[in-house]
Amino acid sequence: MQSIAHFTTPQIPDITDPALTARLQHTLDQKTKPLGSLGRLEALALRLGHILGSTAPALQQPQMLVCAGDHGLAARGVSAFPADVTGQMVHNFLAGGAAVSVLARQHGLALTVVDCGVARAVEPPTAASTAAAQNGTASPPRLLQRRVAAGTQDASCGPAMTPEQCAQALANGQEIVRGLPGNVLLLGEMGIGNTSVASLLLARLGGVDLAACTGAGTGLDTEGIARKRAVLQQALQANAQATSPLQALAALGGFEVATLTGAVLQAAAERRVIVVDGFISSAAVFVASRLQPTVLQRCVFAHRSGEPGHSLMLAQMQAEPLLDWGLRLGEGSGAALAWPLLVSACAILREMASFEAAGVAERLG
Ligand SMILES: O=C(O)c1ccc[n+]([C@@H]2O[C@H](COP(=O)([O-])O)[C@@H](O)[C@H]2O)c1
Ligand SMILES: Cc1cc2nc[nH]c2cc1C
Repeated sequence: MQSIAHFTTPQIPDITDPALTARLQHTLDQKTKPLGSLGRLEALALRLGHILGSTAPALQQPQMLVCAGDHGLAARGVSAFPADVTGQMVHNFLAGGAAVSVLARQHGLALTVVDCGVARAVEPPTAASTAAAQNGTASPPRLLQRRVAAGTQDASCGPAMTPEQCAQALANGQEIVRGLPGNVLLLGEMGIGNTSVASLLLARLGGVDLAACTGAGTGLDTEGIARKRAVLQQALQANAQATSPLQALAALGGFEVATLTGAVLQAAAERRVIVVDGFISSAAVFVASRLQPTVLQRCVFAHRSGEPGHSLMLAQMQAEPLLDWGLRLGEGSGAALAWPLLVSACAILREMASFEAAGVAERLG
């Protein structure tokens, strides 16, 4: 079992269950429709039934977890936006004005925003701004402070985190999920510079050429992308010894990504459905899957990001995302957008009538 400092990877059981798969397939095939006619919605229903261990799965109290952190690398000009935007967007999440705030509110997803290490500590919102963000819905966004430090070190000069900091962030993610209700975790993140982190983790752990892993992020032009590639090449060289998943996470990662990796491991251990957003959330799952491949049995990949490295990362995990809409925002916005598809897949299993119950004649022959 891999470990770093005081963190040891938990065991994630294999949930392969051919008898359950057969029962789920039979249940779907008995519904009043030609075989397979609900297409990929049926594959999604199978997966959700499998994760939740039921032919009548119910998604309960879905939790959107948005982890935020700042990156030393951002000072090297790897993003189109200034690093201050990380903290400013966290305030926007809490005030109810960000895309993920709107979509979480629309779909009744509880929103927890975590300051994992934003440069300037995020102040808890006032009662008045909380009420405004609530906008008539049951629960306002919630801030958790699980700061490891005020941002990571510049990975182009050496490790972004110490092993102890990485272990702390992983443990924070586990502890956060232990405290959340429900059986679904949706992943989101915020961190200026964190497409660089995802690209570096893909290059190092996936053995993919760095140039192919690196894209425009928040909107770099061609010259900016060339600069970003050169900086990321330095980061790989400065951390050449960091080859195992946890060493790579510590050397090349970020506090929000490491916290999400811990959250994914915990959610998988509890057999929650994990709804993965874009390139950076996928990077957290990618690291977790290199520690415990069985994590992937619990994941639903919401969408294919417009960031080119994401397709390469999905291929490494043999993941086929639900949507391909050219989203490249992060925050959990794609996971929230895909959420109604999961709700529909479970409703089909639970509520659709069988041929027998509805008195509909079955297929000839
Ligand atoms: O999730 C994605 O696919 C994605 C793709 C591009 C950008 N982002 C978001 O943009 C930020 C990182 O972009 P950058 O250019 O600063 O590395 C970070 O806050 C992410 O949430 C997210
Ligand atoms: C404005 C803005 C919003 C974001 N949301 C997630 N990442 C982001 C990056 C920027 C720059």
